Amino acid sequence: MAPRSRKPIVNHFNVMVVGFAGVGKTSFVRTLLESLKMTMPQDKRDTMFQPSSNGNGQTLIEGPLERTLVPYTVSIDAEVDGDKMVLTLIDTPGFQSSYLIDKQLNDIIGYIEHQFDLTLAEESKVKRNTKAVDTQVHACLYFVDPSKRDLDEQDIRVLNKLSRRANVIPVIGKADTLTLAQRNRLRPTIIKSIYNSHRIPVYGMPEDDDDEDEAEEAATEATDGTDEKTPDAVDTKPKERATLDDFLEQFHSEDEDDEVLAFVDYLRSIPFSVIACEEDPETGSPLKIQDGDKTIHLGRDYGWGKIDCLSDDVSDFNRLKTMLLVSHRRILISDTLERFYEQYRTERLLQRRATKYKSVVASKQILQDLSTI
Ligand SMILES: Nc1nc2c(ncn2[C@@H]2O[C@H](COP(=O)(O)OP(=O)(O)OP(=O)(O)O)[C@@H](O)[C@H]2O)c(=O)[nH]1
Repeated sequence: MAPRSRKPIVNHFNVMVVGFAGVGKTSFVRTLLESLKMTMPQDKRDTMFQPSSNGNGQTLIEGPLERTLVPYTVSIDAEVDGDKMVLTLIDTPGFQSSYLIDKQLNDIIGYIEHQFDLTLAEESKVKRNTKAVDTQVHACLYFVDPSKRDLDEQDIRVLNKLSRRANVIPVIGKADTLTLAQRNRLRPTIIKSIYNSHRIPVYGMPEDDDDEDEAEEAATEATDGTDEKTPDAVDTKPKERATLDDFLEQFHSEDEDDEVLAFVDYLRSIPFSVIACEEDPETGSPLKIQDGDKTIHLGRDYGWGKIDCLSDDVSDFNRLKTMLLVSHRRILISDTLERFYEQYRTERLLQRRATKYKSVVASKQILQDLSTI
C-alpha cells in the first residue's frame, strides 16, 4: 500500500509596514518580494502573488509607484533557508498631515485588533477550523523618515501606540539619501530616544524591571516608615539608564545561548537602514542596471555611481530579511500570540464582562423604575 501523503503544515508569517508618506514603504515591499522571487525557480515566479486589490480591481503591487491610499496585502509562498512559509506583507497608507495621524493610526490599530478578533472568534467555536489561517500581524516595520534628525513627537506617539499591539521594529528607509556620517549620527539618536528618553517597548527592548523594583522598594520603605523620607519626598522616578550599547556590552558570544545572541545582534542592528531598488516609472518593475559586465537586478543608478540594494556594503536589507524570516520569525510569531493576543483577549473579556454587568444593573434599575409607576 502506498504511504499516505502528509500535507505539510503551512506556516503563515505576516509583516506590516507603517510610517509617514513617501518614506519608501511600498518600494521596500516590492524590493523584498523581488528579492524572494529571484531565488525561486522560474516556473513558480508568476504564480506566487495573490495581491489584494484597491477595490477597483487594480492590484497595488504592480505598475507605476503610487501613493498608497488603502491598506493592501500581498502574499507569497517563500522558502528561506529551507523553511517554507506563506509570507504576507501588509502595506499601509503613509501618515499625512498631523491632524490626520490619529485617524490613520486608529485604522492601522483597528486592522491589527481585527485579526485578534478573528482568532478570538475561532477560539470560541465549539468545533474549531483546524485549517484557519493565522492572520495576526507578527512584525510591524516602522519606517523613520531619513530627513529627520531624531524621532519627533508624532513618531513617539505612533511608536508607543503600535508597540502596545505588535512587535515594532524600527527601520530607516531611503538610507541612500544619508551620508555615512549622517547615518552614524541618526542611529544612536533614535536608539537614545527609544531606549533612554521615552522607553518605548519596541520589539526586543530590554525591560526595566530593576528600575521598577527599586522605585517600588523605595516607596514601600517610605510608607513603612523604614526610611527617613516622607512618602511625598520619595523619588519614584526610575534611575537613568546606561546607553543600549553599554547594556549590550555585558553579553559575550561564548557565554550566551543562540536566542540571547540573536537578540543582541538584532539590538545592535536597529534601526535597520534599507535602500529600495529603482523602478521603471512606466511599469513599476525594477530597473535592470548595467554596471560594466554585470547586471544589477535590484539596484539604483545615481549617474555618478551604481549600487546593488541587496549588498551588505550599502544597506541592512539582508540583515533585516534574515532577522525577520530566519532568526526571529518563530519568536515574533509566539510573542504575538502569547503577549499581544493574550493581552488583547484579556482586555476584550473584561470589557464584555463590564458591559454585561452594566446591562444587568441597568435592566434591574429599569425593572425597579417600572414597578414604581
Ligand atoms: N533614493 C531613494 N528613493 C526611494 C527609496 N525608496 C523609495 N524611494 C522613492 O521615494 C518615493 C516614495 O516611495 P514609496 O515607496 O511610494 O513610499 P511610501 O512610504 O510607500 O509612500 P506612501 O504610499 O505615500 O505612504 C518614490 O519616488 C520612490 O521611488 C530609496 O531607498 N532611496
